[in-house]
Amino acid sequence: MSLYCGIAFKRKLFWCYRLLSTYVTKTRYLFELKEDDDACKKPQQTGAFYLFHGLAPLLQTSAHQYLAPQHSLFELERLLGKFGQDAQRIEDSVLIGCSEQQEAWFALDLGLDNSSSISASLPKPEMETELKGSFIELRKALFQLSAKDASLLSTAQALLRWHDAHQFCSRSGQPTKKNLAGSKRVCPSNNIIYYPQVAPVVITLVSDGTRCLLARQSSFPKGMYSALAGFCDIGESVEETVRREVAEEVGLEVESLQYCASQHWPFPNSSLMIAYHATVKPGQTEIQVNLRELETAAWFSHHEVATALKRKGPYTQQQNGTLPFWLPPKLAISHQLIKEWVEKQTSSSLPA
Ligand SMILES: NC(=O)C1=CN([C@@H]2O[C@H](COP(=O)(O)OP(=O)(O)OC[C@H]3O[C@@H](n4cnc5c(N)ncnc54)[C@H](OP(=O)(O)O)[C@@H]3O)[C@@H](O)[C@H]2O)C=CC1
Ligand SMILES: [Mg+2]
Repeated sequence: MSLYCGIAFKRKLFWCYRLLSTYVTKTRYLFELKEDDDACKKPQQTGAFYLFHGLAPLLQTSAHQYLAPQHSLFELERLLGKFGQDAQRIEDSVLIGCSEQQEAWFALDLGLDNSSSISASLPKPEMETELKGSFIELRKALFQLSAKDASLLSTAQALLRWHDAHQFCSRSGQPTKKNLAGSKRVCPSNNIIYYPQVAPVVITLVSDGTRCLLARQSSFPKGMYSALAGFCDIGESVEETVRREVAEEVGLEVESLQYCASQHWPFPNSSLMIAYHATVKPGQTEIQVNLRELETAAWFSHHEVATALKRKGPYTQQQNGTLPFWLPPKLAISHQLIKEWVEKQTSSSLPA
């Protein structure tokens, strides 16, 4: 190795180590805060807070994007004071992450009644005026947030919802108590520990080699198609869920499953979306739509899907009165799955 290469290699190693070390340090720090209430007290004094009202995050508008403002403890105490609330309410907040510099981030819902809190829901319009923002339903705002804010607010909403729904022990009926970070709840009468739950969901893009299968539920926005999705049943492996869901929803058998990626999805509660590519058995392409689950499903050519991926909303009606078919936005894992399929098809059609 030349002297130059040697130095360049060492530099690369140094940066790799630094990257890894920052990540590991941050991970260990968060672990400590989740495990130890005393360790979590100080970051709550110096950290930043994201505010919610009835599970809707506080957002501010900037150009075509939403921004999620952060508030300091001082600002939060002042706000609570103004509405005649005790600062103790801040203990209802949950830890949702931290910066590279270990500034902890918390989320607090000011619109939920909490059994452990001495306070009730605060008035939404007055809070919005005071905070110079609006509490907007996450489903409506998600795709107009940066990737970082979308991920943080999704985590926050899922955790706040879980705490709101698990205030009582399902065995003793007694109120459960949240640890300071909000990573668990304990029933003081029997020490049962409850951890936040995640529902595994598979999402599958089925292909017949040249086309892919996309479907619509009646609840989807007009014109939008996506890959097939479904919750895992108890006792199933992820691969079994893929096969069952495709069979249930469109009456096809799939094989050659290929993992693509995963994503936390806060709706309807807290799901872990696990994305797969799959191909239909040769000769099996006739769709039988299960109308209890789907509005419609159809095969789409590579050209149709590639064109739809490039389409940007808002979508206007075509001459025949219908909307052009469009696909979920970039932040959704279904978009990633469909984009990957289009890219694979494109590269496999190129001359070697
Ligand atoms: N991020 C992304 O790109 C995408 C995400 N998704 C998400 O995937 C999820 C699943 O897709 P979907 O096709 O609706 O699923 P399914 O095909 O499994 O159908 C939903 C049905 O499953 C029932 N169900 C079973 N277990 C659960 C559970 N743990 N939580 C909630 N409902 C359950 C519901 O019954 P009932 O409602 O009657 O109680 C509902 O009728 C949805 O939440 C959707 O938001 C879907 C497509 C793309
Ligand atoms: Mg489904």
